[in-house]
Amino acid sequence: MSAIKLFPSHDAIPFIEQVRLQRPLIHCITNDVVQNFTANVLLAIGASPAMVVAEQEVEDFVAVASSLLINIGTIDSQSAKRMLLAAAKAKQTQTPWVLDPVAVGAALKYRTEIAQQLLTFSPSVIRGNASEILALSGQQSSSKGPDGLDSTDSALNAAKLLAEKYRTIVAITGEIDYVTDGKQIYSIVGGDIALTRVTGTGCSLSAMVAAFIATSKDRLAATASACFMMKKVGELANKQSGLGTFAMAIIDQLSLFNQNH
Ligand SMILES: Nc1ncnc2c1ncn2[C@@H]1O[C@H](COP(=O)(O)OP(=O)(O)OP(=O)(O)O)[C@@H](O)[C@H]1O
Ligand SMILES: Cc1ncsc1CCO
Ligand SMILES: [Mg+2]
Repeated sequence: MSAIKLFPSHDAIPFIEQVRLQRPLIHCITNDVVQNFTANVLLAIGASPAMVVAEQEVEDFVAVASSLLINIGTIDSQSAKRMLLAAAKAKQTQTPWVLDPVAVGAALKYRTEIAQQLLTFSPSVIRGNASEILALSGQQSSSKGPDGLDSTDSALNAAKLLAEKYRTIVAITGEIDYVTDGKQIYSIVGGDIALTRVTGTGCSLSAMVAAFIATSKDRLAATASACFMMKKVGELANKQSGLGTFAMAIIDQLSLFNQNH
């Protein structure tokens, strides 16, 4: 068992700065619930979002984008087709890409099958909650929908196996986040339970990971940095005025983020 290393928060700063400096173009094929929030999160960290989804356009756009996000949250047969086309193209053009396997598991067999097909196109990073990572690696999970019900500790072994099998990086989020390449494991602690009470924090974190890996070759630390940033803004964002304000405050805090954090 590899040792778990607490990700040093100051290590995140150069990654955060690189995104602001390079303004990477992030091709997002994401779910219908979180389109606007995800675009605003990417703009707030200094990246440039583009929700390009036409079957006729996705391959061309993968070739010019800095990185790609595929999130299967509201998948149907048409969107599955564009996801598979985009992932195949990303593999061919070596465009870094992130898979967010929303709600995979025994209850939802269609998306679980498509997610398995997407895995064959070598995602650079897989980011999911513990239930999704357990299910993706073929293990039993407790969840029947997008909200995770398992602890990230219980999914750590599954994450390592997935990372090794697909030569990728796996980020599992929850009370403690873990990021692993199958050998090294970073943990990221903190955050706030309120992050689970507004929709799209995990989905937009996956988009942030796409932005961070677009601007650095050190994908393990880049992914951990994105996880750190989301947990930190969850701590800083105002929770006193209710959850609607909290969602907006996440975007405020991302845009105001500075190295004193
Ligand atoms: N119990 C918790 N305490 C603190 N932070 C948490 C907790 N659970 C999740 N988080 C944080 O919330 C963010 C989203 O993670 P989560 O695992 O809820 O994603 P998700 O289930 O994919 O979300 P969604 O599908 O709604 O976008 C991450 O930054 C994670 O660290
Ligand atoms: C609520 C919901 N349903 C499908 S995707 C999604 C967004 C959070 O994952
Ligand atoms: Mg999710």
